[in-house]
Amino acid sequence: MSDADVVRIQVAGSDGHAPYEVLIGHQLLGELAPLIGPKAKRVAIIHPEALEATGEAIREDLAAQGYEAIALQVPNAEDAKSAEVAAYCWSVLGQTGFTRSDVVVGLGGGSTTDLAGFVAATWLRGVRWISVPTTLLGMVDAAVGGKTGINIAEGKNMVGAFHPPAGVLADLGTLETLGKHDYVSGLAEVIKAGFIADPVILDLVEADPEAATTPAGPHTLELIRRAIQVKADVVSGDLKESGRREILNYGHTLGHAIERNERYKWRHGAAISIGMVFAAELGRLAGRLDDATADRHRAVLASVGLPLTYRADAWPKLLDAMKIDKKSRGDLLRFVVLDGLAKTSILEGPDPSVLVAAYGEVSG
Ligand SMILES: NC(=O)c1ccc[n+]([C@@H]2O[C@H](COP(=O)([O-])OP(=O)(O)OC[C@H]3O[C@@H](n4cnc5c(N)ncnc54)[C@H](O)[C@@H]3O)[C@@H](O)[C@H]2O)c1
Ligand SMILES: O=C(O)C(=O)C[C@@H](O)[C@H](O)[C@H](O)COP(=O)(O)O
Ligand SMILES: [Zn+2]
Repeated sequence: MSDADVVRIQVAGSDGHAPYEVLIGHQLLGELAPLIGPKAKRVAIIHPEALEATGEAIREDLAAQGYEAIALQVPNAEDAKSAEVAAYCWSVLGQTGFTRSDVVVGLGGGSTTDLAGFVAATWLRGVRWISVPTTLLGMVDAAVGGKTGINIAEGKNMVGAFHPPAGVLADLGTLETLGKHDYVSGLAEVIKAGFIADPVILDLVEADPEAATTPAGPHTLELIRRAIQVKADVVSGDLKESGRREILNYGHTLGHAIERNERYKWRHGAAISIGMVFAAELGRLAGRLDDATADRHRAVLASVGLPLTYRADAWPKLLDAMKIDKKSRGDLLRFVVLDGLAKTSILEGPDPSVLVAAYGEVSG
C-alpha cells in the first residue's frame, strides 16, 4: 500500500495536549517507530492474550530498531480493565525502569487501549502513548479521543483520565482475525455515529446489512472513515466532555448499566445497542423524536444482528446503576436524546414514569 492509500484524519490539540493523526490503511507497522520517536529508549506494548503473536512481532521489529521493547500481555476483553491489571502493568514498568521519555503502545480492542491509555496517563503522572486498535470498535471509537480508564464493580469506566494518544494506527488487516460477534459489536458505535451526526452511515449499512457485518464488505473503509471523522470532529472541540462530547454517550446511560449488571461479560456494543433503542424511546415519549426515526433504530440495529431487548426484572438495578453515570449531576439523571436525525439534545431529569415507559419498550 502506498502512502497515498492511507487515509489521515486530524484530531485537534486542546487543554495542553498536542494534535495527532488517525491513520487508516494497511500494513501500518512502519508508521509506529516514527511516532515513538528518537527520545524514547523503552517501549511497552500492552496487548491481550489473543494478540500474543502480533505483540511479539511488533516487539521484535522495535527491538531491531534499537528500542528496549517489552511485550506486556494482559487478559482478553473487559478482564483487562481492572485495578489489578493496571497495578500489574505499573509493576512491570517499574521493573523495566520506564521513564517519562518512554512510550506505551496499546495494541488491541477498546478494552486494551482503554487500559493502556490509563496506564500511560497514570505512570509518572503521564507518559506518551500510541493506540493501535485491532477491532472495529477500537478503530471507530475507543482509540480516538483520549478517554482512558478501568471498570470497578460499582460502574463502568469509573476510574480514568483524559489522556490523548500521540497517534492512532488503524490497520484494516488486523480485522481479518476478529470474531464475527466482536465485529458486529463495533457496528453499534458506527451506527451511533450515524444517528448522532452522519446519517450517510445509516444509508450505507441499510444498503446491505449483511455485507456491513464483515470487513470484506464494500463499504467498510467508508464506514470506518466516516465514524472516525464524527469522533474526531467532536473530541477536537471538547476533549474533557464539558459540552458537545456528551453526544458520543448516546445509548450509553442504560448501556453501561446493562454492562455492570452483566458483570462486564457482555460485549459493549450489544449493551449500547439496547441503550440506543431505549434513548430513542425516551426521545419519542418526551415528544422530541418522530416515530420513523425512533423505529429506524430497531430496524438498522436488528439488521446487523444487534440485540434490542433486555430483562424486564432488571429495571430497579439498572436505574440504580444509571444514577452514577458520568453525565448525572447531583440527583439529576441526564440522557442524550435525539430531536431528529443528527439532532442531539439532553433530556434532564425525565419523569420516572417516562423512564419506566421507555424501559417497557425495550423489555419486551
Ligand atoms: N475510550 C473510549 O472512548 C471508548 C469508546 C468506545 C468503547 N470503549 C471501550 O471499548 C471496550 C470494547 O472494545 P472492543 O469492542 O474493541 O472489545 P475488546 O477490546 O474487549 O476486544 C474483544 C475481543 O477481541 C479480541 N481481539 C482484539 N483484536 C483482535 C483481533 N484483531 N483478532 C482477534 N481477536 C482480537 C480481544 O482480545 C477480546 O477478546 C469497552 O470496554 C468499552 O467501554 C472505549
Ligand atoms: O468518547 C466518548 O466521549 C464516548 O462517550 C464514547 C463511548 O462510545 C465510549 O464507550 C466511552 O468509553 C464512554 O465513556 P464514559 O465517559 O461514559 O465512561
Ligand atoms: Zn461506547
